[in-house]
Amino acid sequence: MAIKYLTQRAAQAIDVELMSPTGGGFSFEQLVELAGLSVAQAITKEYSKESHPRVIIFSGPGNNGLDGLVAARHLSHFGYQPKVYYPKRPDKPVNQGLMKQCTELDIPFVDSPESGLHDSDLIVDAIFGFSFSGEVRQPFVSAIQALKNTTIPIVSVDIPSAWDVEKGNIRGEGFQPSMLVSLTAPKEGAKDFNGKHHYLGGRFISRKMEEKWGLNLPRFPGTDQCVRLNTQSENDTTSGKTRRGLDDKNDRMDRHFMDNVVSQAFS
Ligand SMILES: NC(=O)C1=CN([C@@H]2O[C@H](COP(=O)(O)OP(=O)(O)OC[C@H]3O[C@@H](n4cnc5c(N)ncnc54)[C@H](O)[C@@H]3O)[C@@H](O)[C@H]2O)[C@@H](O)CC1
Ligand SMILES: [K+]
Repeated sequence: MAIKYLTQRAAQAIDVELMSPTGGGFSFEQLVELAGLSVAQAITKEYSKESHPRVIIFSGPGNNGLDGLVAARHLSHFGYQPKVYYPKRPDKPVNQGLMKQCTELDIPFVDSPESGLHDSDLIVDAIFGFSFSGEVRQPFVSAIQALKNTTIPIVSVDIPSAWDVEKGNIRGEGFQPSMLVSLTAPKEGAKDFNGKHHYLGGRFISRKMEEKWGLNLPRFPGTDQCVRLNTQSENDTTSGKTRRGLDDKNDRMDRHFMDNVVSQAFS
């Protein structure tokens, strides 16, 4: 069975269930920590600190941005030289705490996308995740534009920012990252991902939840926090629209089942 690609609603419902005392029992901080750690570890698999030492993290206003801050901290501990562009900083303890942790490690916070990209070998796109919708609003318009213009490899966290979470890279107007680290399970929009490296991170789903949601996740190897989902050759033969076409029939069959599960989760 193929891995499940999630609708926006299903992704949000699974997130709620993970943090429910009667569901997964996780705290929000635990999930962010594990998600960010998995992103940092996935990066080490494809971009070494020798070949890509200088990493700029673009962090957005929500939890996708927090994953980016956690990844920055781990990358620093792993021997990379991260810096962070974080233009919108909610005044909450978790945001303040993660910023302080980065500052303690001498991770610089830069004040524009351009200064972030200057002298960088790799970009982590942690601007928007599965709650993104509509047209991009400031102050992120210039950050998204910078990602469209750059030739530096981009690692997107959960979904490439500003892509439609379900419809993906509409009209090919978004940027195409080199690497995607999907969290929990890929989102439907990720079917338009044509980059070299697709990983799954966020090793916090129990077998019980996996079966309930029909996720069909691959097994994470050993102590790894991430697992590779595809290879370049698989991309070449089943990329983009072709993969969408192959999956459409399964999607239609699954959607009815998924809608029922989501309704129960929210009721
Ligand atoms: N269960 C999971 O899979 C987990 C997911 N996590 C992360 O959490 C993310 C989802 O976090 P959130 O629900 O906080 O949402 P996001 O991080 O996707 O973004 C929400 C923020 O973006 C803003 N926003 C939305 N659309 C916008 C637009 N068009 N222009 C400008 N700003 C816009 C919203 O106002 C809000 O501040 C996931 O994608 C993932 O990265 C992890 O942190 C924890 C566990
Ligand atoms: K993202």
